[in-house]
Amino acid sequence: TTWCARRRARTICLSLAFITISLHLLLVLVSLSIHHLPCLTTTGGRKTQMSGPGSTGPSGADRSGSWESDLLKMKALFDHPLYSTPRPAVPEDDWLLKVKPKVKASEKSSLMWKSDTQDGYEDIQWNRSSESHPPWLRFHLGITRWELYPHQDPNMELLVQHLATHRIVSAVQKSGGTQLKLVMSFPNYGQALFKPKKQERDEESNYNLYYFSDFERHNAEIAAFHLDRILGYRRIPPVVGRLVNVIKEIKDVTTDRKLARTFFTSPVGNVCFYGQCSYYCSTEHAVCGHPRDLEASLAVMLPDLSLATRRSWRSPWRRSYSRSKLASWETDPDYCETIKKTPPYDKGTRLVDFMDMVILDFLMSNMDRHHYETFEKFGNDTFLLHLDNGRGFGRHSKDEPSILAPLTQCCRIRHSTWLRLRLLSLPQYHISDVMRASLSQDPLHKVAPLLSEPHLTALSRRLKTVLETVSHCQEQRRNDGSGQNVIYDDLAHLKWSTKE
Ligand SMILES: Nc1ncnc2c1ncn2[C@@H]1O[C@H](COP(=O)(O)OP(=O)(O)OP(=O)(O)O)[C@@H](O)[C@H]1O
Ligand SMILES: [Mn+2]
Repeated sequence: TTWCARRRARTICLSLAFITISLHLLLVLVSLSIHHLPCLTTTGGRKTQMSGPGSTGPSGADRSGSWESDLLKMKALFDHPLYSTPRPAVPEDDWLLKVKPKVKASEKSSLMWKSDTQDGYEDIQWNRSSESHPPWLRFHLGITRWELYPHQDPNMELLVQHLATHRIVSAVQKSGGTQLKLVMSFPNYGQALFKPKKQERDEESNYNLYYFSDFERHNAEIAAFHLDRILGYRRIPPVVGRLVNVIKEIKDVTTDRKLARTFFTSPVGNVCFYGQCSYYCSTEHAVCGHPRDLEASLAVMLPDLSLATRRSWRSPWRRSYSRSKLASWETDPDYCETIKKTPPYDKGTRLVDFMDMVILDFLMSNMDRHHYETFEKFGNDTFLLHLDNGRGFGRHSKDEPSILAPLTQCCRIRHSTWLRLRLLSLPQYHISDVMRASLSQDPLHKVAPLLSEPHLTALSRRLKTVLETVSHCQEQRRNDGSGQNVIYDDLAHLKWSTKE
């Protein structure tokens, strides 16, 4: 124990030293004149202590960063006024779920939540913030018209921890969709959508495959959740990585006969299964443990459709999903003008909400956003759910400008989004560093970094492209004299100054 104490003391001292050095560095960076910013932002990625054999090393000028300084950047970002804009109280109709104010004693027993950690949820207080609710329920009760969870949500840590560690009591296949996925249940009735690792993290998508034949990536689901939160959207349900035991946590607990029948042992002794689905469910596309451990992403399930129905919207910029046909947005120069006049894009925030999603997709190079969903209850005035991100982060060496076509064609962006993007391009909040820090908190980071350095570098390169696109739009608007604004002002109601 003395050894432990000494070790801990040393760790604390080292951390303090790191923090001091990082703070100094930050100060130096901040004090550098604005003219020097571009050269600081363009230096490439560097190696973290944990980077695997596939990732590339530092490219020359190493920005003396460290894990601690990345974490400080993340903290500074989330403390920035652009993230903690004062939130007015949520009107009753803007909560997704209504809370029953009182429960009669007679009904109480049947409503009790059973916990696997014996500390029970006995005194049910039916309100939104009650600590007696399991974290998944608090997540459901916290969904509003404009976001899935609040900024710096005190419930988040526990929710993610439950998903990552709680016993899996059942696993069944989720029907629909093209690829194998399971719904897993926990002792406190929480549920998560499971997507298995199908390929190595560093594998780049095959250039000869069409995007719609690309495999989904579990790490993309995880990274998308982190990126969405860093962008300040909070429109992706929390996702966490987990090493799942294929036998104990799937085969032994499943009640899904069809799934159970597809388990087998591979020639090298790994346990595999393939399930039943419309495309990639066969022995050739089996998912295999190593020999039993399988990496996967677990996304918290949204409230059941019987409680909160969702509407699915076809993206106006949907790809043709054919090898030979082009979509009309690819050929019609006035495509956006038409969309802008078409409901629901003609009113409210739908068009800029769509642009927010487009920016997220361009940053992670997701070409597969054929549909998006909203909660029916909120009609057209609500945020867009960014579900299904498994096809993001497939390629780091190439960007896909066509994903940005809606922004290029419509030249419209939310003011708050634009300001946050600019923040993320500054060295003290650098998007790649903040992502690296955020992802290092996922349990699977211990196995290998969730995004390799080239992917993190691609983020800042793509961010630059987004900002250049907006600048180009502004220039274009100044010249065409149409009087149309590029920036959609969503900050007018705030008192603090947002001038450049
Ligand atoms: N966290 C979640 N909670 C509840 N439902 C979800 C969640 N994530 C996704 N879904 C639902 O499950 C459906 C299928 O999920 P997803 O799109 O990720 O799978 P997919 O196999 O890629 O489907 P497709 O091939 O149609 O794109 C989605 O359309 C969505 O309605
Ligand atoms: Mn999909």
